[in-house]
Amino acid sequence: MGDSAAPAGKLEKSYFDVLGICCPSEVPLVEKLLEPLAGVHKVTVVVPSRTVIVLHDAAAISTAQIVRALNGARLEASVRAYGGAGQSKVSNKWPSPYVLVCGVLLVVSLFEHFWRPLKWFAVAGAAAGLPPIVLRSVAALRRRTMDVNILMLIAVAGAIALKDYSEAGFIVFLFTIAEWLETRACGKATAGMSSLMSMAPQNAVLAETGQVVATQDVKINTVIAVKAGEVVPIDGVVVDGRSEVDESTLTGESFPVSKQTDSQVWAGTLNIDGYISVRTTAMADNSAVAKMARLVEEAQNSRSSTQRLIDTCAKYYTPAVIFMSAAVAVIPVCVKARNLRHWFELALVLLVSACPCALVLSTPVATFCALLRAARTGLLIKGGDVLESLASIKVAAFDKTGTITRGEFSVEEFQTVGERVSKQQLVYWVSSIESRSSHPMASALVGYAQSNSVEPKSENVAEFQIYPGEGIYGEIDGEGVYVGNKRILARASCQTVPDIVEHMKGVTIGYVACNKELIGVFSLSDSCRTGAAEAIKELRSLGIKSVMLTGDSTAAATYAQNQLGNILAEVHSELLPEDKVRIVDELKAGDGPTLMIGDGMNDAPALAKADVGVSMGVSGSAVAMETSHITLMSNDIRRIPKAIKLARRTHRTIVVNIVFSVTTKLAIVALAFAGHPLIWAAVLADVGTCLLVIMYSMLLLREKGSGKVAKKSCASSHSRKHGHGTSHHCSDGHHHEHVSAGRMNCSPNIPFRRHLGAELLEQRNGALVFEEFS
Ligand SMILES: Nc1ncnc2c1ncn2[C@@H]1O[C@H](COP(=O)(O)OP(=O)(O)OP(=O)(O)O)[C@@H](O)[C@H]1O
Ligand SMILES: [Mg+2]
Ligand SMILES: [Zn+2]
Repeated sequence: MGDSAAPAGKLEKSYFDVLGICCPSEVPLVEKLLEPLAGVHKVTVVVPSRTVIVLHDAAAISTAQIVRALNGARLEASVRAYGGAGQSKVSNKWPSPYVLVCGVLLVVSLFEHFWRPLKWFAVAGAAAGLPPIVLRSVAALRRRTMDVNILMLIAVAGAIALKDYSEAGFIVFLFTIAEWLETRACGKATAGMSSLMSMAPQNAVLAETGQVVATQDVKINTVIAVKAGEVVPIDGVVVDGRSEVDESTLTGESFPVSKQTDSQVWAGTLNIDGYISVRTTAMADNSAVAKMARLVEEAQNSRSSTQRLIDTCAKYYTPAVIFMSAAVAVIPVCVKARNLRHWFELALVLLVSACPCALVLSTPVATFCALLRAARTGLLIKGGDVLESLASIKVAAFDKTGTITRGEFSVEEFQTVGERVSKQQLVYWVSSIESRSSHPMASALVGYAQSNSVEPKSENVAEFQIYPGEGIYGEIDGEGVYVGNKRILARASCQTVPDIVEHMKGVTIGYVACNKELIGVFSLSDSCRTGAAEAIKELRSLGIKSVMLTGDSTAAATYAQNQLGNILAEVHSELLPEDKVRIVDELKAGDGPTLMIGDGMNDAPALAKADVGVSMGVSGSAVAMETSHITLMSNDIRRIPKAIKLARRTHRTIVVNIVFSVTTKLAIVALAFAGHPLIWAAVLADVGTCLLVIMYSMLLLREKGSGKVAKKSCASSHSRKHGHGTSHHCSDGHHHEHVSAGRMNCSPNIPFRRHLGAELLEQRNGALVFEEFS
């Protein structure tokens, strides 16, 4: 690697579509091609989407040079433009001319029984299909790596040496056609990926001038205009206008969310009606949606333990089998055995079987498809290992405020205690200090002040402090004021708790103390999220125990438990952040793998401690997305049981893949040892299992059970069975069922979305029932 030699320039991460990666055995080749280049720091190969991610020094090596290096080995590489992933892959409709000529010549050679010389057509066919294989073999040999191309080349040479010309032709044909089929099959996964990456449009309109500029060039704090029916190009805050936005691309929930001044909007979401101007808060490639797409691909970096095991096995398997094959070819010659041809054929079968591609692919393709599907339903899972732990979860620990409940408090009562301050003043103090806090209670108190025509002034607060699990402190008008729960009273060295508290409405009581004296009390209430009870029930049906961990009072916890119909197995209340960590630890030890769901502030340590930590909502994106293992883009906790089901299904898929790929290989080798060494069958088994493993894994992209394709691609779904079936045409001429609006997969197709916006407007009042995506 060139880190030390290269000048310290700006590191850049570039994405390349590399169609020529057909088999995991080519990964080392790509790595060996790129890693020695000066300026290249890190190379990641994502086999399922045929993507190579290179971290490089832009000053030392350009993307064009990287592409050239890859194409030197005929890997069909190209730079992926921002947002435009894999367009070329989808257009891979026909096999390459090499394959076609090879196939035609092979068919002609089938008539050799009628005219002997026709058998030479098979040789010609083999020769026609060989060039790409030869070129890649040469590239691999130069870098001293063994790859499938070399194995195939030896098999072909062997078959010709045995004068088995049609066999040679078939090997070439099977191998090349399977490669093409694999590319096509993977194309579907890649298309899904690219639809994720190209959700945000490439252009943005500057609000001031009306000028159209590339999204990539828009700086932070630029005001851009988003008209009705357009997709928001970059994350930002609304500065003017109001409208309803469909956020389903991010959250998987297709109902309109209303936006007005100060609302957050996300790139890739659809502005249904109304004009808004948005002040950008991120660069285009740092928008939540771009991060999401990158995370799905980079999830491949964190390989699961199964994957690591398989990769280790494969590392020994290939050389071992090649060695065995050489022995089978050489020893009989040395001992002058009879029937050398038989041994030689056996050696070739072994050689072809040395490629472990189906086994190596069995995990990553399934994982990739599952992660992609999860992302489409608004669940960002950080890696294959997370998916694996998710499948084995036994306990789910829920945070209360903001997770089980909405975290949208309403202030029930607000009273002064004693004569020290007027109510007006108290409200002003509390709301000003709270306006510095991001706790869900804070916004309720700020809102309460505003509705009582008191304007909170956060700039008048000094020495602001947060006491996790207790409350906050701030100095205002020269007085130190504490706001929080009972614990904060101890901190404020204030002993008296009046009995009015007993009679207050609402379940969470807050205290305000100043000068060792209680000066006010207030009470708040919050309601459970719709679907919370349902989610917990569903978890129970999956054999998972649910518990609640809250920093709030026992009364509030009990109240929530009652609202849920006493469905939680355990309720722990009045916890400090470290208590949450301790209980998660106990759950892990007592009940098994533990999942923790929280809104990521006082829950962060517990989220990190749990086997799987789930953070809520896209709004906390930066921090929450990075600390947790899973981010729930919507606030719908019903996605959690769904995610667990998906993880379990993925686990089953992987097991089937592994069993299938191993048994086929074994069967072919056993058959060969039993006296039927069939080279073509070995090739078929190799490439065929690869293909089947890919296709079986792709089923994860579909809806379970119904057999209906969850993702409606451009060419699919002409059926009229969904809802109203308001169908129309996409600009690429394909037919769409409209009701699939939850996921619009005609990827770069903004006109389609525009259309949706218009129709949504017409059918606003519930006439159009969106199909739930998952
Ligand atoms: N900004 C604040 N203003 C008023 N009270 C606060 C504030 N922050 C915390 N508190 C008090 O401290 C308690 C514990 O807070 P913490 O953030 O640990 O838990 P929580 O968010 O209320 O509950 P959960 O753990 O279920 O999310 C709260 O219930 C509240 O009474
Ligand atoms: Mg919380
Ligand atoms: Zn293979």
